[in-house]
Amino acid sequence: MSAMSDGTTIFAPASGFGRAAVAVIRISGPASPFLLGAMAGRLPPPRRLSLRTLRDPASGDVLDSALIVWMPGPATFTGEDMAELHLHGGLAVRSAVMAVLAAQAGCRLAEPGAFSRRAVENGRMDLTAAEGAADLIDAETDSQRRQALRQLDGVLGRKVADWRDRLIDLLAGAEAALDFSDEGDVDEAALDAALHVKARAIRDEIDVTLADARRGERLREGFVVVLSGPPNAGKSTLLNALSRRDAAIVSAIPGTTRDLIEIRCDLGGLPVIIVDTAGLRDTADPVESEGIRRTRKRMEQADLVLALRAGDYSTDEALPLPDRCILVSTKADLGSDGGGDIAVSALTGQGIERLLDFIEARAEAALGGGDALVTRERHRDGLTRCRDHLDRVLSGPALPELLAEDLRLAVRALGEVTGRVGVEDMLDRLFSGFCIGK
Ligand SMILES: Nc1nc2c(c(=O)[nH]1)N(C=O)[C@@H](CNc1ccc(C(=O)N[C@@H](CCC(=O)O)C(=O)O)cc1)CN2
Ligand SMILES: Nc1nc2c(ncn2[C@@H]2O[C@H](COP(=O)(O)OP(=O)(O)OP(=O)(O)O)[C@@H](O)[C@H]2O)c(=O)[nH]1
Ligand SMILES: [K+]
Ligand SMILES: [Mg+2]
Repeated sequence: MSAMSDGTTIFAPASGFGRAAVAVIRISGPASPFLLGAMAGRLPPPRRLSLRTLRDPASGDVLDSALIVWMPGPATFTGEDMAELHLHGGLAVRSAVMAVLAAQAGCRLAEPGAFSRRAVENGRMDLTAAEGAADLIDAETDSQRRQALRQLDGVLGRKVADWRDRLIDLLAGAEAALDFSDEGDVDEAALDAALHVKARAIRDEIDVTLADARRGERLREGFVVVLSGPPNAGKSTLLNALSRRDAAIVSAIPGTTRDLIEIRCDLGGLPVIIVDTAGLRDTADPVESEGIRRTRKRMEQADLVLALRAGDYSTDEALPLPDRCILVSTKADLGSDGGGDIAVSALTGQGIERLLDFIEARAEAALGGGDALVTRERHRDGLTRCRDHLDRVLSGPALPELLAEDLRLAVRALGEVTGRVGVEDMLDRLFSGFCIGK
């Protein structure tokens, strides 16, 4: 595959682009030991952090006094020769070192996900483990961290590999039966029955895995709570109170908020995204109209809508069903009873803790409660296709050729999940969503 066989050596900052005490630059590929030697003199012992003066090999200029590591392949993260430079984390130090690396023959800046891609292509980890590592970097809450670690550890990958191995055995049996079917010495009925029992067991296990109410995907993405209501209902004020941040502009002027404002919160370890929106009303202002259009779209996709009302005023707001929506009466300090499910006052703090507890309970019901295996649409799609092919295998008598073909497609669908069969553009898309240096 392309990235593996092009023989280049890649480098990238592995610790972000900001100012920091230490910046790590990661290098992978055949030129790693030469680059390290050229910049730091003789190579240190493998995998031992060593303090060296780094120089520009062309000019001899000193670049930094840094800790470096030399990691000979194949027992490395990517499976290739690797090195790390632990620099002083200043912008100028990092740029100077990266400019020197970029000037070396066969050496270039890595694209996003390139290290993980090489690790997968060299068989160091499967695709689901690489996704787990990427999710671990993106994890903002404890529950997300745990889920990502399980996937990095191979919990999903091993399960899929096991189903795939078992299906390959069935496929081998079916193909052997095809080859010998004209010799009359195979008991076809008995073979079919045995195959059906095993295929059904795998199909049922996949069905159990898929029947998870999308908990894994939702935990990755976060539980989305949208604040909606007429202008001046107190949406922006409530967003600020719930998130304990001064995130949104509040004013007595109706129509203050136009853009969606999303704040990511950690409620009891669960990722919750609270969205402030434009107040819903008829308006001739095209900017406000666009804000209202975005509000309605976000309400449709929300896990929970808090429909805010100050006093009893009416609105033409179309509300989702109660399982996804509660009425919140705002400005309770003004003594107005909006008749909602819960009354709050951002001014006095009344009801805010209760509302947070309520949101957390809803998030827990949607995202918590067990370890989901499927964490991306990509997994769900592959498992669903596999299950559908098995359903066809089980749906009754079929020509042996068709049965074998469905088994083959079922095997392939699982292979795509773990990355054993790579569709190049799928991999391009997947890895481009990773970090630089990952
Ligand atoms: N400095 C540094 N810290 C880091 C990483 C890194 O690459 N560099 N990691 C980057 O993701 C994570 C750790 N993950 C890693 C996974 C495998 C190997 C590795 O070298 N594996 C070899 C040898 C294993 C061993 O020593 O037991 C192997 O699997 O053969 C390194 C890091 C987080 N911290
Ligand atoms: N007394 C009282 N006033 C509040 C409370 N919450 C909001 N307000 C006031 O109500 C007005 C409107 O508040 P906003 O938070 O801007 O309302 P909004 O729903 O975001 O309004 P738009 O963005 O224009 O749709 C402001 O003057 C707030 O100070 C509350 O709990 N008590
Ligand atoms: K307002
Ligand atoms: Mg507002």
